Amino acid sequence: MSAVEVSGVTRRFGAVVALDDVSLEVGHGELVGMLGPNGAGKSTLLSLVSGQRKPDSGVVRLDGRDPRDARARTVLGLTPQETGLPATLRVREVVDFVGGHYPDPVPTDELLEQFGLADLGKRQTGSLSGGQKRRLAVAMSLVGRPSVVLLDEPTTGLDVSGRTALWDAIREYHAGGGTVLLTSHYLEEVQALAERVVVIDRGSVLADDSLQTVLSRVGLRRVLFTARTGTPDGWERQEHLVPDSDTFVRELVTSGTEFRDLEIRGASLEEAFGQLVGDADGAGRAPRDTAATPTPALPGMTEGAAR
Ligand SMILES: Nc1ncnc2c1ncn2[C@@H]1O[C@H](COP(=O)(O)OP(=O)(O)OP(=O)(O)O)[C@@H](O)[C@H]1O
Repeated sequence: MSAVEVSGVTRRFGAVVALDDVSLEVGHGELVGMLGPNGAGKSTLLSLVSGQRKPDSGVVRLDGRDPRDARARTVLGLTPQETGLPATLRVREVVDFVGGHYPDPVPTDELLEQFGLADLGKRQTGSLSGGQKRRLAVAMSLVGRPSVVLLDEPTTGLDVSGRTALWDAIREYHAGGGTVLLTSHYLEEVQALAERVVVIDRGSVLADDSLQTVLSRVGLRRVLFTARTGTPDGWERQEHLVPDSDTFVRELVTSGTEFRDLEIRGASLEEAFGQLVGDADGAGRAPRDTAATPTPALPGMTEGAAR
Protein backbone atom coordinates (compact mmCIF):
# COMPACT_ATOMS: atom_id res chain seq x y z
CA MET A 1 0.00 0.00 0.00
CA SER A 2 1.34 3.45 -0.93
CA ALA A 3 1.54 6.37 1.45
CA VAL A 4 -0.24 8.54 -1.11
CA GLU A 5 -2.24 7.33 -4.07
CA VAL A 6 -3.88 9.62 -6.59
CA SER A 7 -5.54 7.78 -9.42
CA GLY A 8 -7.18 9.34 -12.48
CA VAL A 9 -8.09 12.47 -10.56
CA THR A 10 -9.81 15.46 -12.14
CA ARG A 11 -10.69 18.61 -10.18
CA ARG A 12 -12.37 21.65 -11.67
CA PHE A 13 -13.11 25.08 -10.28
CA GLY A 14 -15.92 26.31 -12.53
CA ALA A 15 -14.45 26.42 -16.03
CA VAL A 16 -10.87 25.95 -14.77
CA VAL A 17 -9.55 22.40 -14.89
CA ALA A 18 -7.04 22.52 -12.03
CA LEU A 19 -6.19 18.80 -12.32
CA ASP A 20 -6.86 16.80 -15.43
CA ASP A 21 -6.78 13.00 -15.00
CA VAL A 22 -3.74 13.03 -12.71
CA SER A 23 -2.23 9.85 -11.28
CA LEU A 24 0.57 9.77 -8.75
CA GLU A 25 1.79 7.30 -6.17
CA VAL A 26 4.18 8.08 -3.35
CA GLY A 27 5.67 5.11 -1.52
CA HIS A 28 6.39 5.02 2.21
CA GLY A 29 9.68 6.73 3.00
CA GLU A 30 9.93 8.60 -0.31
CA LEU A 31 10.81 12.29 -0.60
CA VAL A 32 9.11 13.67 -3.69
CA GLY A 33 9.46 17.21 -5.00
CA MET A 34 6.64 18.66 -7.05
CA LEU A 35 7.48 21.45 -9.45
CA GLY A 36 5.29 23.55 -11.64
CA PRO A 37 4.62 27.14 -12.63
CA ASN A 38 1.98 29.26 -10.87
CA GLY A 39 -1.47 27.80 -11.26
CA ALA A 40 -0.18 24.38 -12.35
CA GLY A 41 -2.37 22.53 -9.84
CA LYS A 42 0.14 21.67 -7.10
CA SER A 43 -1.77 23.12 -4.16
CA THR A 44 -5.01 21.64 -5.46
CA LEU A 45 -3.36 18.22 -5.48
CA LEU A 46 -2.19 18.67 -1.88
CA SER A 47 -5.64 19.83 -0.83
CA LEU A 48 -7.10 16.59 -2.20
CA VAL A 49 -4.46 14.42 -0.49
CA SER A 50 -5.10 16.21 2.81
CA GLY A 51 -8.85 15.70 2.48
CA GLN A 52 -9.68 19.39 2.34
CA ARG A 53 -11.22 18.98 -1.08
CA LYS A 54 -12.88 16.18 -2.96
CA PRO A 55 -11.95 15.20 -6.51
CA ASP A 56 -14.67 15.54 -9.17
CA SER A 57 -13.59 12.14 -10.39
CA GLY A 58 -10.87 9.63 -9.59
CA VAL A 59 -9.59 8.22 -6.32
CA VAL A 60 -7.35 9.70 -3.60
CA ARG A 61 -5.94 7.56 -0.81
CA LEU A 62 -3.78 8.38 2.17
CA ASP A 63 -2.20 5.25 3.62
CA GLY A 64 -4.93 3.28 1.83
CA ARG A 65 -7.80 5.31 3.27
CA ASP A 66 -9.99 8.15 2.12
CA PRO A 67 -8.32 11.34 3.44
CA ARG A 68 -11.78 12.90 3.94
CA ASP A 69 -12.12 10.48 6.87
CA ALA A 70 -10.55 12.24 9.90
CA ARG A 71 -9.12 8.95 11.19
CA ALA A 72 -7.06 8.58 7.99
CA ARG A 73 -5.51 11.99 8.64
CA THR A 74 -3.95 11.01 11.97
CA VAL A 75 -0.87 9.93 9.97
CA LEU A 76 -0.65 13.30 8.22
CA GLY A 77 1.32 16.49 8.82
CA LEU A 78 0.60 19.50 6.63
CA THR A 79 2.08 22.92 6.02
CA PRO A 80 -0.18 24.82 3.65
CA GLN A 81 1.05 27.74 1.58
CA GLU A 82 -0.38 30.16 4.12
CA THR A 83 -0.83 29.47 7.78
CA GLY A 84 -2.97 31.64 10.03
CA LEU A 85 -1.36 31.70 13.47
CA PRO A 86 -3.34 33.12 16.42
CA ALA A 87 -1.47 36.39 16.88
CA THR A 88 -1.76 36.64 20.65
CA LEU A 89 -0.75 33.08 21.47
CA ARG A 90 2.88 32.42 22.33
CA VAL A 91 5.00 30.15 20.13
CA ARG A 92 5.21 27.50 22.85
CA GLU A 93 1.44 27.62 23.43
CA VAL A 94 0.71 27.09 19.75
CA VAL A 95 3.03 24.08 19.56
CA ASP A 96 1.62 22.64 22.80
CA PHE A 97 -1.91 23.14 21.48
CA VAL A 98 -1.30 21.38 18.17
CA GLY A 99 0.79 18.64 19.83
CA GLY A 100 -2.04 18.07 22.31
CA HIS A 101 -4.11 16.57 19.52
CA TYR A 102 -1.67 13.68 19.03
CA PRO A 103 -0.96 10.63 21.17
CA ASP A 104 2.84 10.96 21.20
CA PRO A 105 3.87 14.50 20.25
CA VAL A 106 7.48 15.60 19.87
CA PRO A 107 8.38 17.47 23.09
CA THR A 108 7.93 21.19 22.45
CA ASP A 109 11.50 22.10 23.53
CA GLU A 110 12.97 19.52 21.19
CA LEU A 111 10.88 20.74 18.26
CA LEU A 112 11.64 24.43 18.88
CA GLU A 113 15.35 23.62 19.14
CA GLN A 114 15.28 21.66 15.89
CA PHE A 115 13.70 24.59 14.03
CA GLY A 116 15.88 27.30 15.57
CA LEU A 117 12.93 28.70 17.53
CA ALA A 118 14.14 27.87 21.07
CA ASP A 119 14.71 31.54 21.98
CA LEU A 120 11.27 32.55 20.71
CA GLY A 121 9.12 30.18 22.79
CA LYS A 122 7.64 33.02 24.86
CA ARG A 123 7.03 35.39 21.96
CA GLN A 124 3.50 36.00 20.72
CA THR A 125 3.24 34.66 17.18
CA GLY A 126 1.99 38.05 15.95
CA SER A 127 5.42 39.50 16.66
CA LEU A 128 7.35 36.92 14.62
CA SER A 129 9.00 37.75 11.31
CA GLY A 130 7.66 36.12 8.15
CA GLY A 131 10.54 33.63 8.11
CA GLN A 132 10.05 32.73 11.80
CA LYS A 133 6.33 32.15 11.18
CA ARG A 134 7.17 29.91 8.26
CA ARG A 135 9.56 27.84 10.38
CA LEU A 136 6.90 27.52 13.06
CA ALA A 137 4.33 26.42 10.48
CA VAL A 138 6.62 23.64 9.25
CA ALA A 139 7.55 22.65 12.82
CA MET A 140 3.84 22.25 13.61
CA SER A 141 3.41 19.81 10.73
CA LEU A 142 5.90 17.48 12.43
CA VAL A 143 4.77 17.77 16.05
CA GLY A 144 2.48 14.72 15.87
CA ARG A 145 5.22 12.44 14.46
CA PRO A 146 3.28 11.97 11.21
CA SER A 147 4.26 9.25 8.76
CA VAL A 148 3.38 11.47 5.78
CA VAL A 149 4.05 15.19 5.46
CA LEU A 150 2.76 17.55 2.78
CA LEU A 151 4.72 20.78 2.52
CA ASP A 152 3.44 23.50 0.19
CA GLU A 153 6.39 25.76 -0.59
CA PRO A 154 7.95 25.23 2.83
CA THR A 155 10.83 27.68 2.52
CA THR A 156 9.17 30.59 0.73
CA GLY A 157 10.24 33.82 2.40
CA LEU A 158 13.16 32.29 4.27
CA ASP A 159 16.68 33.63 4.04
CA VAL A 160 19.53 31.32 3.07
CA SER A 161 20.36 30.15 6.60
CA GLY A 162 16.66 29.68 7.44
CA ARG A 163 16.22 27.62 4.33
CA THR A 164 19.26 25.46 5.04
CA ALA A 165 18.08 24.83 8.61
CA LEU A 166 14.67 23.83 7.34
CA TRP A 167 16.16 21.52 4.72
CA ASP A 168 18.13 19.82 7.51
CA ALA A 169 14.95 19.33 9.53
CA ILE A 170 13.14 17.87 6.49
CA ARG A 171 16.10 15.56 5.77
CA GLU A 172 16.18 14.42 9.40
CA TYR A 173 12.48 13.63 9.32
CA HIS A 174 12.90 11.73 6.07
CA ALA A 175 15.99 9.85 7.35
CA GLY A 176 13.79 8.61 10.21
CA GLY A 177 11.50 6.95 7.63
CA GLY A 178 9.05 9.80 7.02
CA THR A 179 7.34 10.32 3.65
CA VAL A 180 7.49 13.84 2.21
CA LEU A 181 5.61 15.37 -0.70
CA LEU A 182 6.67 18.98 -1.14
CA THR A 183 6.06 21.70 -3.68
CA SER A 184 8.59 24.34 -4.43
CA HIS A 185 9.37 27.18 -6.76
CA TYR A 186 13.02 26.84 -5.88
CA LEU A 187 14.52 24.32 -8.27
CA GLU A 188 17.58 24.37 -6.09
CA GLU A 189 15.43 23.12 -3.22
CA VAL A 190 14.02 20.18 -5.16
CA GLN A 191 17.50 19.37 -6.46
CA ALA A 192 18.89 19.48 -2.91
CA LEU A 193 16.17 17.41 -1.25
CA ALA A 194 14.18 15.24 -3.56
CA GLU A 195 14.99 11.79 -4.89
CA ARG A 196 12.06 11.94 -7.23
CA VAL A 197 10.68 14.89 -9.18
CA VAL A 198 7.16 15.36 -10.44
CA VAL A 199 6.72 18.18 -12.95
CA ILE A 200 3.15 19.39 -13.26
CA ASP A 201 1.76 22.04 -15.59
CA ARG A 202 -1.82 23.05 -16.40
CA GLY A 203 -3.20 20.21 -14.36
CA SER A 204 -1.19 17.42 -16.00
CA VAL A 205 1.90 15.51 -14.95
CA LEU A 206 4.65 16.16 -17.52
CA ALA A 207 7.38 14.13 -15.83
CA ASP A 208 7.58 11.81 -12.86
CA ASP A 209 10.91 10.17 -12.31
CA SER A 210 14.15 10.19 -10.38
CA LEU A 211 15.97 13.50 -10.34
CA GLN A 212 18.73 12.03 -12.51
CA THR A 213 16.28 10.62 -15.05
CA VAL A 214 14.38 13.90 -15.36
CA LEU A 215 17.68 15.66 -15.93
CA SER A 216 18.88 13.12 -18.49
CA ARG A 217 15.50 13.03 -20.25
CA VAL A 218 15.99 16.61 -21.21
CA GLY A 219 19.17 15.72 -23.04
CA LEU A 220 20.72 19.14 -22.84
CA ARG A 221 24.41 19.62 -22.17
CA ARG A 222 26.12 22.71 -20.88
CA VAL A 223 29.36 23.51 -22.72
CA LEU A 224 31.73 26.04 -21.22
CA PHE A 225 34.98 27.35 -22.63
CA THR A 226 37.12 30.45 -22.82
CA ALA A 227 37.35 31.81 -26.35
CA ARG A 228 39.65 34.38 -27.89
CA THR A 229 37.69 37.51 -28.79
CA GLY A 230 38.20 41.08 -29.82
CA THR A 231 37.63 42.32 -26.26
CA PRO A 232 40.40 44.29 -24.49
CA ASP A 233 41.58 41.35 -22.40
CA GLY A 234 41.39 39.08 -25.43
CA TRP A 235 39.51 36.16 -23.82
CA GLU A 236 35.91 35.63 -22.81
CA ARG A 237 34.25 32.80 -20.86
CA GLN A 238 31.31 31.38 -22.81
CA GLU A 239 28.51 29.06 -21.82
CA HIS A 240 26.13 27.28 -24.18
CA LEU A 241 23.20 24.91 -23.75
CA VAL A 242 23.26 22.42 -26.59
CA PRO A 243 21.37 19.22 -27.44
CA ASP A 244 24.48 17.50 -28.86
CA SER A 245 27.75 18.49 -27.22
CA ASP A 246 29.84 16.19 -29.45
CA THR A 247 28.68 17.93 -32.62
CA PHE A 248 29.02 21.31 -30.96
CA VAL A 249 32.64 20.71 -29.94
CA ARG A 250 33.55 19.15 -33.31
CA GLU A 251 32.18 22.20 -35.11
CA LEU A 252 33.79 24.56 -32.62
CA VAL A 253 37.17 23.02 -33.44
CA THR A 254 36.66 23.11 -37.21
CA SER A 255 35.39 26.71 -37.03
CA GLY A 256 38.92 27.73 -36.11
CA THR A 257 37.81 29.46 -32.88
CA GLU A 258 40.72 29.63 -30.48
CA PHE A 259 39.59 28.33 -27.08
CA ARG A 260 40.79 26.84 -23.79
CA ASP A 261 39.40 25.38 -20.52
CA LEU A 262 36.64 23.36 -22.19
CA GLU A 263 34.08 21.84 -19.78
CA ILE A 264 30.95 19.81 -20.54
CA ARG A 265 28.28 19.27 -17.90
CA GLY A 266 24.70 18.04 -17.61
CA ALA A 267 21.87 20.55 -17.56
CA SER A 268 20.54 21.82 -14.25
CA LEU A 269 17.06 21.11 -12.96
CA GLU A 270 16.09 24.66 -13.86
CA GLU A 271 16.97 24.03 -17.48
CA ALA A 272 15.24 20.65 -17.46
CA PHE A 273 12.12 22.20 -15.98
CA GLY A 274 12.17 25.07 -18.46
CA GLN A 275 12.37 22.67 -21.36
CA LEU A 276 9.66 20.32 -20.08
CA VAL A 277 7.22 23.14 -19.49
CA GLY A 278 8.27 24.83 -22.74
CA ASP A 279 7.64 21.64 -24.73
CA ALA A 280 4.19 21.30 -23.21
CA ASP A 281 3.39 24.76 -24.60
CA GLY A 282 3.90 23.23 -28.01
CA ALA A 283 6.37 26.00 -28.65
CA GLY A 284 9.44 23.81 -28.36
CA ARG A 285 10.87 26.72 -26.43
CA ALA A 286 14.53 26.37 -25.59
CA PRO A 287 15.40 26.70 -21.93
CA ARG A 288 16.35 30.01 -20.46
CA ASP A 289 19.98 30.75 -21.04
CA THR A 290 22.13 32.67 -18.65
CA ALA A 291 24.34 34.34 -21.11
CA ALA A 292 24.37 37.83 -22.48
CA THR A 293 26.10 37.90 -25.85
CA PRO A 294 24.76 35.77 -28.68
CA THR A 295 27.35 33.86 -30.67
CA PRO A 296 25.58 33.07 -33.93
CA ALA A 297 28.72 31.75 -35.59
CA LEU A 298 28.90 28.80 -33.22
CA PRO A 299 27.17 25.64 -34.38
CA GLY A 300 24.81 23.05 -32.90
CA MET A 301 23.13 25.23 -30.28
CA THR A 302 19.43 25.31 -29.43
CA GLU A 303 19.78 28.88 -28.34
CA GLY A 304 23.27 30.21 -28.34
CA ALA A 305 24.62 32.61 -25.85
CA ALA A 306 27.78 33.44 -24.08
CA ARG A 307 29.11 35.06 -21.02
N1 LIG B 1 -10.79 27.90 -4.85
C1 LIG B 1 -10.56 28.10 -6.13
N2 LIG B 1 -11.47 28.73 -6.91
C2 LIG B 1 -11.25 28.93 -8.23
N3 LIG B 1 -10.13 28.56 -8.88
C3 LIG B 1 -9.17 27.96 -8.16
C4 LIG B 1 -9.33 27.69 -6.76
N4 LIG B 1 -8.21 27.08 -6.30
C5 LIG B 1 -7.39 26.96 -7.37
N5 LIG B 1 -7.98 27.49 -8.48
C6 LIG B 1 -7.39 27.52 -9.83
O1 LIG B 1 -6.91 26.22 -10.13
C7 LIG B 1 -5.67 26.31 -10.83
C8 LIG B 1 -4.60 25.55 -10.04
O2 LIG B 1 -4.31 26.28 -8.85
P1 LIG B 1 -3.29 25.78 -7.74
O3 LIG B 1 -3.40 26.71 -6.58
O4 LIG B 1 -3.51 24.35 -7.50
O5 LIG B 1 -1.89 25.97 -8.49
P2 LIG B 1 -0.41 25.90 -7.91
O6 LIG B 1 0.35 25.01 -8.84
O7 LIG B 1 -0.44 25.52 -6.49
O8 LIG B 1 0.07 27.40 -8.09
P3 LIG B 1 1.10 28.29 -7.22
O9 LIG B 1 2.47 27.80 -7.58
O10 LIG B 1 0.83 29.67 -7.76
O11 LIG B 1 0.74 28.12 -5.80
C9 LIG B 1 -5.37 27.78 -11.00
O12 LIG B 1 -5.86 28.16 -12.28
C10 LIG B 1 -6.19 28.43 -9.90
O13 LIG B 1 -6.55 29.75 -10.24
